[in-house]
Amino acid sequence: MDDEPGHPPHDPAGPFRGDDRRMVIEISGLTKRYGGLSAVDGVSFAVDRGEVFGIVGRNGAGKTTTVECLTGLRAPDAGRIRVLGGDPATPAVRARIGVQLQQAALPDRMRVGEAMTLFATAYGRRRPWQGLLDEWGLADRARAAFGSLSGGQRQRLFIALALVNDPDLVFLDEITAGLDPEARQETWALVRRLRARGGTVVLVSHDLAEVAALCDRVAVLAGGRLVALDTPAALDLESAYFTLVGRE
Ligand SMILES: Nc1ncnc2c1ncn2[C@@H]1O[C@H](COP(=O)(O)OP(=O)(O)OP(=O)(O)O)[C@@H](O)[C@H]1O
Repeated sequence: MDDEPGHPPHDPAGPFRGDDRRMVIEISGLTKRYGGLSAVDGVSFAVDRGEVFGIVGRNGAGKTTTVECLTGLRAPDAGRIRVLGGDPATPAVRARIGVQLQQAALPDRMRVGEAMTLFATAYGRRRPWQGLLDEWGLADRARAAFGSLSGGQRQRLFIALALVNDPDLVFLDEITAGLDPEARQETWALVRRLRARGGTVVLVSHDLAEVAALCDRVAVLAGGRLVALDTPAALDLESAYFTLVGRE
């Protein structure tokens, strides 16, 4: 990856400050309320360039809301967010972010190549998508309908779609939910490949084994609050988790 590809020349939040250049995400006191409910309540953390950063927590913990604020889809009620040195709600920053779709997001009859063209066009095609399909083992599936793909192939397509704009930061949400063990292992290998390419990945998951296997550090959310943040090993994640978030 070259240095700051596509970095906006007139970043509204100003340039990186000194060492912040390696910081891809910086949030401080992030708060988002829905009516009287604090879905995210004063969360602070930073993600470095090249990290695979996990966000775990049970249903309703605030994971999706946090990611929606980080990708500029929701405006926080309080707190400070910097993504890739700027405000994620601005087109210049959003153009540098890749977001993986949820499973039901594509029509069964849409062909793989059509989906890639659609996404590439929406992003102004910063890179030709044929090479991406090749890279993610889907070159011979370009004319296949989405509905005919295996679970592993769908996941590879979702990752390829998330990379169509050559993003500097990728958000992956529940990437192995509903996959069989083989497709799950295959998907884990994809995340490791993203990391090896120098990408920064935020991985939202319910699966502690997955987070422990893939993530450099993990944030544990409970009731909208950050209750732990460390490497999976330092947290002793699997044994600490239920103490931290309580049982269902
Ligand atoms: N659009 C909304 N309007 C009102 N409440 C919402 C909205 N979105 C989320 N919430 C509530 O905010 C809280 C946090 O939800 P969020 O989806 O961020 O959690 P999550 O950790 O991603 O959960 P899940 O694992 O189920 O996706 C929950 O109590 C949820 O019901």
